[in-house]
Amino acid sequence: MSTPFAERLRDVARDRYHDRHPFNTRMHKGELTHQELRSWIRNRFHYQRHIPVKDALITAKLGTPELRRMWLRRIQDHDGQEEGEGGIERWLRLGEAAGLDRSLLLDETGVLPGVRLAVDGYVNFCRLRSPLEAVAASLTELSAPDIMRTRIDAFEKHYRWIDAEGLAYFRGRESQGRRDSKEALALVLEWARTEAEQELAVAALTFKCDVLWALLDAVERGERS
Ligand SMILES: O=C(O)c1cc(C(=O)O)c2c(n1)C(=O)C(=O)c1cc(C(=O)O)[nH]c1-2
Repeated sequence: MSTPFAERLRDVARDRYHDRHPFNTRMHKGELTHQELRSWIRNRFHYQRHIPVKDALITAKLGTPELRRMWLRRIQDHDGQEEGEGGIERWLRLGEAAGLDRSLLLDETGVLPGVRLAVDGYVNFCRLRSPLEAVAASLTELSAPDIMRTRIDAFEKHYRWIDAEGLAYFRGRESQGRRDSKEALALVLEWARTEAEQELAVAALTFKCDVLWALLDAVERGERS
């Protein structure tokens, strides 16, 4: 649905998105070193593994079986229905394809401080804010399918030392991100009726763009391990 409010949300998700961050620009142009790409994969795993945690916090705020079923599916997308499935497992395989043992990704002690703070900020935002704000924060996913495509193309072209099977996570997220953002946008448009509510939704989405940006700032600044 296209309303001025929906357009505003789309504008924020596009204009403040982390595809414009210098680290992503360099990634897409094929300019990252092996070490930089490995650091990104390792640190981004910290974000990945907390997505189902924040989705559990959101699910607990939803008032009907329909809404909880919808949101529970997101947790299943990441955690899988059983061992060896799901997005987190696929990200671990991406790490292995890049030469990183899964035990390294699973060990949180090496996560950069700025990445830890950005992820904590997002999880706590979803813990403490209203369902409207928590769902609106997920709307960065309006832009996620495009960045997945760009990333797959860049990896296939510039980072061929990473086995193509490792890209399964990104391939899966193209359609999942499209579906998730469509559902979340419909909820936000339904819930944000007053001007004040619409401002809260825009602020939540802006905050989330900043989370993704700050995470890359930390990775760009550098290695700790
Ligand atoms: O790699 C990315 O650029 C990227 C961005 C985003 C996003 O825009 O929030 C997500 C993801 N990936 C992702 O993989 C993912 O599972 C995801 C869940 C969410 C969310 O806020 O609920 N965003 C994202």
